[in-house]
Amino acid sequence: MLPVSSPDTTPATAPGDTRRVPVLEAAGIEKTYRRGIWPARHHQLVLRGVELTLYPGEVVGLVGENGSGKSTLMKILVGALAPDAGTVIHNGRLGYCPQEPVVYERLTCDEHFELFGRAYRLTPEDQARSRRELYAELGFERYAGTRADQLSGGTLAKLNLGLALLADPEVLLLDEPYAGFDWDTYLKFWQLVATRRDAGRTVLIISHFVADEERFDCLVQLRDGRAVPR
Ligand SMILES: Nc1ncnc2c1ncn2[C@@H]1O[C@H](COP(=O)(O)OP(=O)(O)OP(=O)(O)O)[C@@H](O)[C@H]1O
Repeated sequence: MLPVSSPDTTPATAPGDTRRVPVLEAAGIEKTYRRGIWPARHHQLVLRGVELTLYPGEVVGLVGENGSGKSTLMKILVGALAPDAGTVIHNGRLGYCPQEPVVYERLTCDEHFELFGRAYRLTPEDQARSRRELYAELGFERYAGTRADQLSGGTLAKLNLGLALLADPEVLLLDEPYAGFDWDTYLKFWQLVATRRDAGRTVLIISHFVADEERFDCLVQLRDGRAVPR
């Protein structure tokens, strides 16, 4: 998955204006999947008018039953999937960690960071510094020279997350990022999220763990195709 970035689309806040400016606004998002061919064509309405606004410095949990449309919504937010209706406006760079790691089997971790660093237009120095920090934060430096097809599931998940974080995006969208993490890495993950939040970054996380709920500033639930606060 190539990184998603865009120029700022929201006007800057005027000096002295203390109103919170959203970093991402989704309005009226609708999505129906269409499968099969006539006469066995099947339509599945998944999203029926989702409204979602994210502000700087908040960590938001996106929850809902299996199949409620969380991954679909996240793909639409990052521009990986086109909605049938609705708009997404974001102010700053997005980092996306998909549920299934999308990596190049024959490239090492270092080579992935170099490739993504170029796609993000980072200088080689910034890319190397950010990579070093991510190896340390997530604890996988010893796999720097290992090819992706030889990594364990958990280390692959670290690489997947690291690539989303490489350019220090204003908005980080994570689709069940810690499913394969051991306990120590799980705690490191939440430390990393806290550091980003303190720096004013926004993090949207799809989560299934009730135990995580207290870690979020707010929870948004997808129910019957709409986003409702919880
Ligand atoms: N590419 C696709 N084509 C057809 N149907 C799809 C496609 N992707 C998802 N769906 C269907 O849309 C519904 C929502 O899927 P989605 O993966 O967005 O849900 P989710 O809330 O993320 O689920 P989970 O909690 O199980 O990960 C499901 O019924 C799924 O089968």
